[in-house]
Amino acid sequence: MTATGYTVRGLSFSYGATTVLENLTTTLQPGAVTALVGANGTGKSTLLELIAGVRTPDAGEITPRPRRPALLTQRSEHIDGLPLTVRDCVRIGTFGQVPCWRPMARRERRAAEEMIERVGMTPLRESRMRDLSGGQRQRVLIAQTLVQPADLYLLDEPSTALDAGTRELLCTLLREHADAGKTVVVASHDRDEIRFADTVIELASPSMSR
Ligand SMILES: Nc1ncnc2c1ncn2[C@@H]1O[C@H](COP(=O)(O)OP(=O)(O)OP(=O)(O)O)[C@@H](O)[C@H]1O
Repeated sequence: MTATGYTVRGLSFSYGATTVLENLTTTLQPGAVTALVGANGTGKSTLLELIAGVRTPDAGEITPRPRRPALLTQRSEHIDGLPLTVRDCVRIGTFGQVPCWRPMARRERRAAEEMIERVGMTPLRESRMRDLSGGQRQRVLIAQTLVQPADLYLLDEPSTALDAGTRELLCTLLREHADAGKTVVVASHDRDEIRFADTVIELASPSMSR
């Protein structure tokens, strides 16, 4: 675990001719929930992907380099093409700890079942992901993300499709992870979630910030 969190230094990224991030410097504190805010297209998802190592910056760096961060992306339609149940999907979140050829240990199975219970999906644990409602599906993906034994959690608009009660539960779960010393970063448009965060980082489009 990093006691000092992560430093983003001089980060720049473009998709071809479209510059999205330009010389961004900020810190991500451990033990805190950081909200990434900004209008549509200001680069919140891109920044999360850069931090996660899914994309490579054109310039700048994130230190220390995150090891196995847990990332909840906005786009997850690919899951619907797989014959996965709710239980399978959440269990996948525990796979990073063990080689894929080793059977799951009781501890990992229990962690998955507990997280399924926390998000209220136990009655539907044998259901196929493709058969769930949008909010139920999002609960499972949140569970899959938060069950991961990471020290950095990156969530892209996690409250999408959630009802009010589940949004509150999400805040509780994020707080628990932060209180356990984890670094939690959430891209959000949700006012309650932003109010709940300890730190807010606002992104503006490079052309606006010049
Ligand atoms: N794969 C891609 N190829 C080209 N351009 C992209 C790609 N992904 C995103 N962009 C562009 O990069 C910019 C930032 O996109 P990004 O999804 O990071 O913004 P965002 O702040 O997360 O937006 P939103 O609030 O709508 O989710 C946008 O102008 C978008 O059109």
